[in-house]
Amino acid sequence: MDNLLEIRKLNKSIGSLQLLDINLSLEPGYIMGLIGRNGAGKTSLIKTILRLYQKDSGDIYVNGYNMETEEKEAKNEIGFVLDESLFEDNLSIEANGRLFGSLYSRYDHSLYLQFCERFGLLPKQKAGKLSKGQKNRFQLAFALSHDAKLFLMDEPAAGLDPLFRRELLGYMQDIVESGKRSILFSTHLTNDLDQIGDYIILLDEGSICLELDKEELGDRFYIASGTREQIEHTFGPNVICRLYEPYKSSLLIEFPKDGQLKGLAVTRPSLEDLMYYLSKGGFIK
Ligand SMILES: Nc1ncnc2c1ncn2[C@@H]1O[C@H](COP(=O)(O)OP(=O)(O)OP(=O)(O)O)[C@@H](O)[C@H]1O
Repeated sequence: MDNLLEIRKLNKSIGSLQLLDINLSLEPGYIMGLIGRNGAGKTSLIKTILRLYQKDSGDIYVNGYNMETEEKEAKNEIGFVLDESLFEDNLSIEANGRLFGSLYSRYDHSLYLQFCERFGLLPKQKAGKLSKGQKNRFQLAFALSHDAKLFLMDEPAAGLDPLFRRELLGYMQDIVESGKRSILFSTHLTNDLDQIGDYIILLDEGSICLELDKEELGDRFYIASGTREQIEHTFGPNVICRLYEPYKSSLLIEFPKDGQLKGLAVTRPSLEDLMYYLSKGGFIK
């Protein structure tokens, strides 16, 4: 089966940012999280996939359709939740559904109204008057109503109240459950990704610097803590970085060998821990 998203050798300069040689593929049925520091290029990548920014080079395929030469077919497969609204602010939620739904071959207006009701949205309300969290719900309701296969979401949980945020994570899992749809979403909320992400892409200054299968996280990386001397004397090319902090000395290691961490306290890093160590170790800026 085709990947729902396939990006090959994508390059794009935007201001001082350069998205550099981005290669990505996402099969149906999975959630991929895009993480990275402020300004790493997460939003720019999502906008470039959507052709809101024109790429400089490379190819993007959505459910097998070329985003450049088969744009209409490719966009038909994409649902999005973005920070900026691409809808008509002066029109009601209902009218926006009718207007933009006409652009999608599988749009179902009654399903859209059901999702609006489920998400607590009043169909008569003007789109431009929605709060940040309501805008995300509105976009999600629309994306769910045109049978999108690839969901692109830029920080969808930002600005959501804790209750809806938890619900959103459930909806995201529902989206991929059938094994026919996938989600690529950017986030700073690594706890959310710890919960629902299958794959993780770490962007740094416009480049992918780490690709992780979440299952792999626990087996691949470990944090080992001990005295400064113990940490200094733990050697090997798989030691990624050592941190000497006032309250503890520790190291991040990849695929440790038997006995290599003898005498040290070993834990498995969360995503946040991993980003912290990679950043402190100078692997990400
Ligand atoms: N429209 C634009 N015009 C000029 N430069 C831009 C534009 N969009 C993005 N950039 C450049 O790209 C950089 C990365 O921005 P982007 O929004 O993609 O980062 P991000 O990883 O999503 O950050 P954050 O986590 O803060 O949302 C910006 O710092 C800026 O230099």
